[in-house]
Amino acid sequence: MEKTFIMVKPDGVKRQLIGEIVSRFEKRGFLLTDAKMMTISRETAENHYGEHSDKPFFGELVDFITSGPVFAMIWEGENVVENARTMMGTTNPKDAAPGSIRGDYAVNVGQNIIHGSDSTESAEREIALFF
Ligand SMILES: Nc1ncnc2c1ncn2[C@@H]1O[C@H](COP(=O)(O)OP(=O)(O)OP(=O)(O)O)[C@@H](O)[C@H]1O
Repeated sequence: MEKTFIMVKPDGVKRQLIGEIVSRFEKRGFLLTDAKMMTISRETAENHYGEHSDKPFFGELVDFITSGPVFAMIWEGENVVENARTMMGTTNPKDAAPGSIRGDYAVNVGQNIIHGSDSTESAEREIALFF
């Protein structure tokens, strides 16, 4: 069965949105197979966001994701990678549809509540990195 890596980012944890996010995925019919609260090292953050290392916001991105605990999860189900991305909404919350997680709870692109793998290959890489 397909798996994806989902992470509630430090802003989502501080705003006490873990339960809301877990609930949405459960109600959609996906299965939570592993989860943990953790603080990410700079090394793991730089590895996770490696594709953005040449972007002007890279330093800010690493500072933010290591700034407090995150809630890392593995979810399983049919087409879970693509479905999770739809449930999350667009990267920039200003364009995210109401009803999506970012569309309902986030306001800025730097602090957008949640991460989800963008392909089955990324999911495999990210699950190995975090679990
Ligand atoms: N212009 C920007 N300024 C600040 N942060 C940004 C910007 N663009 C992207 N980011 C941050 O980098 C993260 C990774 O960007 P990416 O394009 O991979 O989006 P994503 O796949 O939707 O997000 P994520 O990987 O967190 O799920 C975004 O979630 C966002 O927090």
